Amino acid sequence: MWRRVASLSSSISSSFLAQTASRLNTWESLTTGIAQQAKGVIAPKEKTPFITFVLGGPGSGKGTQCIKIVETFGFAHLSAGDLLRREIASKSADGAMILNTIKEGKIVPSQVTVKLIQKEMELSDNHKFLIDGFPRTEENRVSFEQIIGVEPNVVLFFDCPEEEMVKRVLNRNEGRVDDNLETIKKRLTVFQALSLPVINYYSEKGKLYTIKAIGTEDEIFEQVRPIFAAFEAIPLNTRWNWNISALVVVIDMS
Ligand SMILES: Nc1ncnc2c1ncn2[C@@H]1O[C@H](COP(=O)(O)OP(=O)(O)OP(=O)(O)O)[C@@H](O)[C@H]1O
Ligand SMILES: O=c1ccn([C@@H]2O[C@H](COP(=O)(O)O)[C@@H](O)[C@H]2O)c(=O)[nH]1
Ligand SMILES: [Mg+2]
Repeated sequence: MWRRVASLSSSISSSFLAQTASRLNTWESLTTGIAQQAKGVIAPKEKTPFITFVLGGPGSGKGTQCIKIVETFGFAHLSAGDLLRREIASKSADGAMILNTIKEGKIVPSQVTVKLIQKEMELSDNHKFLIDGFPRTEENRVSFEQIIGVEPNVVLFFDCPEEEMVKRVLNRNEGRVDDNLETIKKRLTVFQALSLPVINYYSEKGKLYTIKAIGTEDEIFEQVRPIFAAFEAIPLNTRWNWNISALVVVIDMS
């Protein structure tokens, strides 16, 4: 349910922008929401979603940079880790399983995480999403595509040396159950084995933007800023498609 933008304003001529624009996919709706929209269960989204996956090892600075992207470009920030921690705090049915998985530095089943992300996307008034810390595995990625029915427009990879990531996590001091040396080592192993293949996948698809995640927070953001500025520069009528899926009439014979 998505199509590639075919033409762009001739006034935008930088090669970077042209390259970026060619990657701009638009969607008519979150696919799974379409039937519900047509049945009037949920209100149709006015604008098509623009999805950025924010990837990188533990402590690479994903959350820190997401705050800056939100402030500057008005995205909604959905941290998969925060959504899972919220489930633990709310003592939901999956809470205990999620807590054990996080303590072990392992990955929560895709279905659980994708459903949490989907719910947040549907509840949001925003159409620009930063999905932070997800997908962490190829199975996560496929599950997102199947359940949500769309692919990301942009994938950011915060590339940070392990030594620096360990130092940052151990200094974070937010009381996280996984911010200890034993769990960090496990998380780094999981990142290498399961998350790097996802990053490689998006690199091959030409959607990956690698950020050198060392230096000050502001210095790092200066690598991030032009990526989103380029998308902002694309004229509105070529950036978003109005959602026409609400015009589809569903005749339910059941
Ligand atoms: N450029 C930087 N230089 C030094 N410290 C940083 C930098 N960016 C972030 N930090 C700090 O490092 C710690 C980890 O950053 P952050 O929480 O943003 O990482 P993360 O990638 O979201 O990690 P996780 O995957 O564990 O959630 C935080 O305490 C943050 O303040
Ligand atoms: O998609 C996800 C995201 C996170 N997890 C688990 O949560 C912790 C913490 O995540 P952060 O992004 O670092 O806050 C992570 O180590 C995983 O155990 C997950 O399973 N799936
Ligand atoms: Mg984080």
